Amino acid sequence: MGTEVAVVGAGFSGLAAALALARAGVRTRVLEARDRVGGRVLTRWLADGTQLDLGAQWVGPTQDRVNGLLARYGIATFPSAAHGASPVIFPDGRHAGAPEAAARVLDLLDAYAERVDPVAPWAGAEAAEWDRTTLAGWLRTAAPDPATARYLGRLLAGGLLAAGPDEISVLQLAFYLRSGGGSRALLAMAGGAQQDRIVGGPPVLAEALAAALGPDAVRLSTPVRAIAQDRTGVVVHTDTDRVEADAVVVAVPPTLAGRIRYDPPLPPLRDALTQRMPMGSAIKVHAVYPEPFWRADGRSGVAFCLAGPVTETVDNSIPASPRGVLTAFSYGPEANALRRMPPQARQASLLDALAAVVGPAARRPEEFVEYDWSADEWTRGCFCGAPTLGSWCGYGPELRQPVGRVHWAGTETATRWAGYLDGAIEAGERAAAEILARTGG
Ligand SMILES: Cc1cc2nc3c(=O)[nH]c(=O)nc-3n(C[C@H](O)[C@H](O)[C@H](O)COP(=O)(O)OP(=O)(O)OC[C@H]3O[C@@H](n4cnc5c(N)ncnc54)[C@H](O)[C@@H]3O)c2cc1C
Repeated sequence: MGTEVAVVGAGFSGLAAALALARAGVRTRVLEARDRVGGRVLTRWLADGTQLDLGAQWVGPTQDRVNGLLARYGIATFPSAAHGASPVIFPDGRHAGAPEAAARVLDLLDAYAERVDPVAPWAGAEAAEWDRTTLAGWLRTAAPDPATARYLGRLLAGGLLAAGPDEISVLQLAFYLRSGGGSRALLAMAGGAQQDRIVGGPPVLAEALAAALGPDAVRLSTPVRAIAQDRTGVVVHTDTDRVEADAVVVAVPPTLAGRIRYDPPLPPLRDALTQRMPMGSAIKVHAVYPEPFWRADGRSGVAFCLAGPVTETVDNSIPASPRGVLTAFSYGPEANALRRMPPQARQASLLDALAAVVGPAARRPEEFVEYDWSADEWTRGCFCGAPTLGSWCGYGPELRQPVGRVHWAGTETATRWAGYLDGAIEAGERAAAEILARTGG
C-alpha cells in the first residue's frame, strides 16, 4: 500500500495540498468541518441572480496560482466596478484626495518591505526593532501630520490586515507588503489585488478543485478534534471516526490549529505560536439598491473614510444584474464596536456611513446582508491571522516547521500573497512538496 495523507480543512490551501499530492499518486483524505468546501469564501445569491461575495472576492495580477487555476477550470473573471470619483472622506465630511504626504510614507514602507525576506521575516537586521514597533507608533514620527498618520493607519492596518494600527507591528506590515509585491499591488483596484472578481464567486473554484479530487475525497461536516502520531504513522480523530495516515497537512489558520488536541502535545514554541497569531477583525456588509444610483452623480461608490465605523466602501454591483450593490468594510476596533451594538443600531450606523459616501438614498436599501467571520466557528476572524507584537521574531521559525508527521499549510504560512487565496494555494502546494520530498514521491 502506498503513502496516505490526511488533510485537515477544505479551504483553498487544503484543496491545493490534496490536489498536488493526488497528482503525485498519493492517496488523500480531506476532512472538512463545514458542510461545504472553500473555507473563507462564501457567495450568496439574491432571488434575481445578484451575486454577493461575503468572503474573499478579488483576484489580481501576479496572483499566478489562483489565476492559473481559474484558467485551468475555465472560470471567467470580470473587472471590479469603479466609475467616477473615489474620494477620501475626512472626519468633517469633506470629500477630497488622499493626504499628499501619504505617497512618500508608502514609498518608505515599500523600501522597508524590500529589506524583509518573505521566507524568514525574523532574520533581517532591523527585524527585532520593527517587530516591537506598532504601526501607530511608527506613523507618529514617520508621517508629517496627524491626518496622514490616520489615513495610513486605517488604510494599512485596517484595509490590509483588518486590525487597528496599534495592533500590528511594522515588521508584519513590511512582510505583508513584500509578500504581495508592494503597496501599490496590494492597494490598487486596476493593476492591483482588487482588480477582478470571479463569475459565480470564488466558491466555484473551490468546488472545481474538490471535484478534481474525485468523489468521496472530501468528507464534509467532519471536524478534526485530535491528531496523534508515533513512529509508525498518524491517527486523525473526528467525532465519529479515526483516519490513519502516514502524514497530515493541517490547512487551517494557526489559531484554529491550536484548538486541535495533539498527542504527543505540540512542542512549546509551536504551541506558543498558535497562541500569538490572532485573526483579523473585519465586518463586511452589502447594501442592495434597485440600481447603482451613485453613478448618476459621478460617484464611484469606492471611498475611504477617515472616521466612523466604515473604513472602505466599494461598488460591488455585477454586470449581469441591474441592481446596485454597495459593500462596506469595518475593521479592528471599529468592527468590535459594531459587534457590541444591537443589530438595528448596527445597521443604522453602517447605513449612515454609506450615506456619507453616496448620499441619503443609501439609507434605504432593498436588502442588507452582513456576515461576520469572527462569529463563524471555523474561521473566527479575517482576513487572516497575523503575529502579535514581537511574535515574528519570537516564534516565526515555527510557522512552517513540521512537527514530526504534522505539516502546516493555510494562507498564513505563505511567502507570496500571504493572507490571500493565492497564498493559500502556495502554502498547500508547499506542504504537499514537503511530504513528497520525505516519502520520495
Ligand atoms: C471577508 C473576507 C474578504 C477577503 N477578501 C479577499 C480577497 O478579496 N482576495 C483574496 O485573495 N483573499 C481574500 N480574503 C482571504 C482569503 O479568503 C483567505 O486567504 C483564504 O481563503 C484562506 O484559505 P485557507 O485554505 O488558508 O484557509 P480557510 O479558507 O480558512 O480554510 C480552512 C478550512 O479548514 C476548515 N477547518 C477549520 N478547523 C477545522 C477542523 N478542526 N477540522 C476540519 N476542518 C477545519 C474550515 O472550515 C475551512 O474550510 C478574504 C477573507 C475574508 C473572510
